[in-house]
Amino acid sequence: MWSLVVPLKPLAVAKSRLAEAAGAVRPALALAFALDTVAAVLACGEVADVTVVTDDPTAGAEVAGLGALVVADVPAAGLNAALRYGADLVRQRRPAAAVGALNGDLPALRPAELAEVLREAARLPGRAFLADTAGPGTTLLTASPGVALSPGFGGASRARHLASGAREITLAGVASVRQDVDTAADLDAARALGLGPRTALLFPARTA
Ligand SMILES: Nc1nc2c(ncn2[C@@H]2O[C@H](COP(=O)(O)OP(=O)(O)OP(=O)(O)O)[C@@H](O)[C@H]2O)c(=O)[nH]1
Ligand SMILES: C=C(OP(=O)(O)O)C(=O)O
Repeated sequence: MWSLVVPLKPLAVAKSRLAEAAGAVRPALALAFALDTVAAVLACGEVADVTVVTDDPTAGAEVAGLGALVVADVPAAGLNAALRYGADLVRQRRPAAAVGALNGDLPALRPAELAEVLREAARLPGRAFLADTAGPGTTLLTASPGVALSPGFGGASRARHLASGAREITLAGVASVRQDVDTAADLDAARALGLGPRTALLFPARTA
């Protein structure tokens, strides 16, 4: 069983690349992405618990309501520091935990696909990762019990994770775990896969 860490920027500054497409809805959209992601993770049979690292009070309260553990971010230290901190807290609580870091912007995430990816990660010793749909990025990084997570997220993180010795998960048929949403085109792609209920409420399917 996995302990996953989901990082979440304050909603007011999250998803800046969607500013033009989303307008005033952007913070609500960032929250909906996070809630759909966390709800799908909590519904995954391979997951024991979810720790959300965030300084956002609204997002923190909402993900806690879903059943996530919530911890405050490391001040002004960025994404990888947040993930290291979250993973350290998991290991303090569950020293033999298998730990993973999952992006909080996967609004089409399906629990069964995440389960498939985590089962594959469990077969790979050490660290493993899943590349994003676009290719250069990463949506999930895992570490076996006793292995440090050593996250290298941001920008061209697929190459960084490979260079650091992590094994790439090459499973087909897990598009919902790869589909992070940074741009309006990503949102269209996520909609085609099937959005989670909270994101779908904000962006109902186009009928024309
Ligand atoms: N806790 C925490 N989470 C972060 C931080 N930076 C990014 N994240 C989260 O990391 C995940 C991937 O980040 P990005 O895809 O770059 O998301 P973003 O920073 O909101 O998007 P842009 O503003 O468009 O770069 C998302 O779940 C973000 O909320 C950080 O400094 N702290
Ligand atoms: C943080 C990452 O995502 P993004 O490209 O969405 O910023 C990453 O892929 O490492």
